[in-house]
Amino acid sequence: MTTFRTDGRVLGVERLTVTFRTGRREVTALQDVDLTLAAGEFLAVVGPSGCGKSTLLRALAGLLLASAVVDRSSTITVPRDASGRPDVVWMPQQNCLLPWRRAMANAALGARVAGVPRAEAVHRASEMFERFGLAGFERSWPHELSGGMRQRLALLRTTLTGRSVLLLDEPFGALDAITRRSMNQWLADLRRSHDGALPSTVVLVTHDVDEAVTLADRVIVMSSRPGRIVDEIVVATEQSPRERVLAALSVE
Ligand SMILES: Nc1ncnc2c1ncn2[C@@H]1O[C@H](COP(=O)(O)OP(=O)(O)OP(=O)(O)O)[C@@H](O)[C@H]1O
Repeated sequence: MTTFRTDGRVLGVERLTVTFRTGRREVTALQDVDLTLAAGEFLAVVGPSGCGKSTLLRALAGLLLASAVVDRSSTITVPRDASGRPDVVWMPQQNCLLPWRRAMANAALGARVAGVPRAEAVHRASEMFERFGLAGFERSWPHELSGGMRQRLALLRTTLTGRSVLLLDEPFGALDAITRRSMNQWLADLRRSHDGALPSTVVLVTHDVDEAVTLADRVIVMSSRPGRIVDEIVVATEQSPRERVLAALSVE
């Protein structure tokens, strides 16, 4: 069941249980997951490979695959915009830039899919190129950009959809460690600026504990399959958030 709430708790799931059925095989990906996000919160989800992080993100985006069976007692709550569409945008692991479109056209596509006319979409994108470290590369093709720049471009395109909740699935997973750290710092600064360049509510799926504690207000740690939440760390109030996340992961 998907419901709509307006009480400041923007999205979440209750008793979410998801099973995949392929032929005779059944895999329970998530079991009884309860999670609620407040407006403006940055949440990171960490856990071992295959614990259901991407499935949880897809459920929040309303994008579960046809082979995913959601248990009847599960509730998924998503915010909706004035026209009733989920006010959520999801950025998949692969950046999905269009190789035949220049950087500017790729970025503007985010606003175009939200119904913004072409000229206005390009205007909005060009205003953001500098904030996203892409100034001077407006006419470059995606293959001419570095890996970090491609991810920033994909993120710019995603944010230009204007949705209020951003779901990020391992956005920096394919980058080398040094680029990843600088991307983390850049994203943390972007968020701290509170100027609307980034949606205020974010869910980040990551394997990287440092990334999680650098960026997030709260980190949830999931167990291996079937995925359940085994710990929850509020970064600002925890003395050693990194160590606490690592400890929760090592129990698994
Ligand atoms: N389309 C599918 N059909 C069958 N099983 C699936 C499907 N998608 C996911 N699963 C199974 O569900 C479980 C959770 O998968 P999911 O991709 O959500 O995990 P994850 O934590 O995001 O993994 P990773 O960190 O490796 O990306 C896995 O065991 C996976 O094999």
